[in-house]
Amino acid sequence: MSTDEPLDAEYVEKHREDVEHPLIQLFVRFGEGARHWFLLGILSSIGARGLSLVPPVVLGVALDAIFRNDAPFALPGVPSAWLPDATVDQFWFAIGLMAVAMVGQAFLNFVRQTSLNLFSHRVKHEVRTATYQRMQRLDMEFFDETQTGELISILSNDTNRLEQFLDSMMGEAIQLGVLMLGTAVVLLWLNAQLAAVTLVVIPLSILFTYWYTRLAEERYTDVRSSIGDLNSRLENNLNGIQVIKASNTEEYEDGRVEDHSYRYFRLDWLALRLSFVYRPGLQALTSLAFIATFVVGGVWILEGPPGPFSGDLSVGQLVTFLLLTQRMVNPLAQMGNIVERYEDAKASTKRILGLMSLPVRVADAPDATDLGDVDGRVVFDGVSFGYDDTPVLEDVDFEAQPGETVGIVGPTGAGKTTIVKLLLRLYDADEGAVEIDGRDVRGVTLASLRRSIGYVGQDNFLFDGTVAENITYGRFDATREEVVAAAERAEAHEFVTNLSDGYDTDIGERGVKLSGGQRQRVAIARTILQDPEILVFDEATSAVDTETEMLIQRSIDELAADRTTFVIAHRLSTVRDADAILVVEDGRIVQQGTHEELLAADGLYANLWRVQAGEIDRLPDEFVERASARVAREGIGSGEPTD
Ligand SMILES: Nc1ncnc2c1ncn2[C@@H]1O[C@H](COP(=O)(O)OP(=O)(O)OP(=O)(O)O)[C@@H](O)[C@H]1O
Repeated sequence: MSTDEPLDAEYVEKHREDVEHPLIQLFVRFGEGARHWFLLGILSSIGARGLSLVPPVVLGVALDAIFRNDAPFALPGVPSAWLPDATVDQFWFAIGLMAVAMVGQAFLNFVRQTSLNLFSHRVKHEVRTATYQRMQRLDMEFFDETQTGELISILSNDTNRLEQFLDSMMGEAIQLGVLMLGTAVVLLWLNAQLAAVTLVVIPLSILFTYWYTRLAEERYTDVRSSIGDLNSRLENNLNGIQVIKASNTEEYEDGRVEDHSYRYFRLDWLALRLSFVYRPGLQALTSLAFIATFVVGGVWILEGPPGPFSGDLSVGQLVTFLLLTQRMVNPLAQMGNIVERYEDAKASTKRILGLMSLPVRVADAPDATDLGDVDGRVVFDGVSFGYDDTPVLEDVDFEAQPGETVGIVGPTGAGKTTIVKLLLRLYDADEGAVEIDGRDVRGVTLASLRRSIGYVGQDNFLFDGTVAENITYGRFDATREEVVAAAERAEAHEFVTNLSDGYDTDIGERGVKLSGGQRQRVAIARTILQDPEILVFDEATSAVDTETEMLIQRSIDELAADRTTFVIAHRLSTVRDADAILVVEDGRIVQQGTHEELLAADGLYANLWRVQAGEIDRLPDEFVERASARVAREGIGSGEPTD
């Protein structure tokens, strides 16, 4: 981590802000397979709005030509030879034209909605799956730093928001554009002077909207992040519900959730308040344009052209003006909605694309090759590592020969699990190299590396599903016989057959319907089925009773016989027979050797052994002092709840 910036929240935020033209990028990357739907949607939007202009124009012309007889029957863009001469025919022609335009508009609206919805749902699906696929491959460091709620919010809320914008608001935006343009053309064609009065509303609305957008963007960004925080809090609490109940901290958690919810409410309210001014403001502007047009047009017809105006204005023209102005009110008031949704969609897309463009540092090198058949020689060569700037491992050196069992012991927080995380390449060493069969783990493909290592931890995650599904996880082609054989070797078969549906029993979310020891045995069975060449047991038997531990130990010993095996244990008796034992303290290997050698050396191991064997009551002072210094440094057990 020393050479690269840490992948923390600040880095992610900065990265997100750097995303340029988010919506255009989104179209280019995800719209490809559905571009024809998009195009059809846009064309039918334009067509529908264009047709909506026909009835007011035809009505105005019909009023003057048919009912008042003070103008010829002429329609913009239609040759007069095509129009009927007789007044009655003109009347029916006008009605027919309006009817065709209205039906055509309804049909095109149907086409618009269907095609834009198809487009947006498809984009949503592609964005969501691509985001998940990318997220899954991001570095562990990213997951250490990012709250799950925040990630869920990106996968669900942000993609939904995007879809809403794409399927409705984008169509509305296009229609609004066509309406403005079409109305402007018709009004200018009818009477350019009066059109200047009516159309002044358009630049005013755009200015007003620009002002609103600038303010709203900032506020909506805050709203989004507060939703992420709230989701994270809820997610954390629901996961920790047992601890909350057991620690009697319901009220404390009520308060924390209330604080987050209140922050969201306040920020959302601030953003909403702005829209309360904006929307009525736009409505007032369009109403003003309507009244101004009516006043100027009315006076013009009654008393001749007022003030600077000149020329004629007919009743039919004024009716068309008023109808078209009135028709602009609602769509213009929608402009706020469109802008809001646009800002929302932009912020959401930035979050999505920001996440997708995060660098993956722990990934296959361009020239990475398959690890192939593994003998199991593991070497740590001068390895140093820290999750952030604090060093956790320093200059770790050891070698494990094929088939050997290596115990790793040492106080809590010493760095034992970190050693195996580097072996699995969940993180990369800052200095030195981790090698398997003489090959640096950074030079082989992650898939082949992780396939060759089986890891059983202290608290293994089981998926919602049946026992059998959990055992075959990662080896989906395994037969029932193989599953049963693996469970037998993991000492799990007996308890599984006693469950209500045997191997088909549903074990609940995270396997909550099983006991800790049962979950552990299912996890071991899963590893046995995968048959990896290198095994890691990280406190694998700490959750089971002594009897089960002996049984599991027997199967571990059998499995370990011909594979390189690492066993991390606090109970030293577990690793007593190991070929080598590494004693880790404060990120360094302070002793290594066999059980007998370490006893003879009379260091930390020998003293820990004597305490555990009951030969002495407590560790000698020098070890106790070191341990309390460590506890003080790390704040272990301080009991302070962290936010
Ligand atoms: N993801 C992480 N991000 C930051 N620090 C971490 C992370 N995981 C572990 N640490 C820190 O690294 C140090 C070593 O942790 P590690 O889990 O390797 O210890 P351990 O020896 O396995 O402890 P235990 O016996 O309690 O399992 C600890 O100080 C721990 O707080």
